[in-house]
Amino acid sequence: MDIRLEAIRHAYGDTEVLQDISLAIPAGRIVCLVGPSGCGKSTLLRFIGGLERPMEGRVLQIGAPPEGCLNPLTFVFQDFALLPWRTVQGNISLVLEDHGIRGKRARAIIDDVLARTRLSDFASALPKQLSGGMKQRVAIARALAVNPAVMLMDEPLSALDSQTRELLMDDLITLWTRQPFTSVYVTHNLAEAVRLGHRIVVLSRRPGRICEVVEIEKPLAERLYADPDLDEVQRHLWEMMRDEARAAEEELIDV
Ligand SMILES: Nc1ncnc2c1ncn2[C@@H]1O[C@H](COP(=O)(O)OP(=O)(O)OP(=O)(O)O)[C@@H](O)[C@H]1O
Repeated sequence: MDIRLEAIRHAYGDTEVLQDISLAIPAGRIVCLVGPSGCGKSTLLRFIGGLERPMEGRVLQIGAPPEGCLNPLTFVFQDFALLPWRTVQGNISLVLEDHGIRGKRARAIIDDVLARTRLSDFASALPKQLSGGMKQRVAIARALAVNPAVMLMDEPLSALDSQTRELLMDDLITLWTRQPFTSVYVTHNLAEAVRLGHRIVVLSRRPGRICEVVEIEKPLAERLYADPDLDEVQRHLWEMMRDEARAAEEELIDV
């Protein structure tokens, strides 16, 4: 299933948040949204996920979700959102129970997503026994369990230290390379965007408008840490964002 955004505009009261956002999110691709603080990235993600509606414009779902999809639009949040009293497998089975899936069928799905996220040995652990990186892997496994058409990821790595972030980026690349998924991925971190994004959408400061859409052709599996080609793209993105980020920061200080 592809997603298409058409001429989205939104304001909260007198505050214009997004203007004229038109964008294609093709199936099997990771589309990163980057832009200064407060430019409307999370708001746009909520529109795509159907949690809110824009004042103008529309979000179109084109084509059918993948076979066995239980929830076409599934969020992965920065704070993992795991139930502390449930084990790893218990957290994953919860989303299946919501769809009446139990027993053998649930077991097969849980085993599959635990294997894909390298968590099979931790099925019976409680969240408090896990590091931040592993908690986020559980949250990703839980999202994969519903076989979503699109994973909506809101700064999924930003609560983690830099080494853990690198490890999780490697994990996401392996996961995608074995079985491509579709994602809209919000991040402040340009290094993350160039490692993971097939398409990087740069938004201006609020009201967020699209400044540029950068495509990166290099396959994810070939994007290595400190890759000079990616550094070049990252430099270009930063040059585009620097003035917007500075102006946004000064605007926040003025408030
Ligand atoms: N429900 C709401 N009611 C009123 N204002 C809101 C609401 N949600 C967001 N905003 C405002 O809309 C603007 C965009 O917020 P949003 O969280 O989408 O930006 P962002 O780009 O994700 O920011 P950040 O990078 O800091 O997380 C901000 O000024 C925010 O205060």
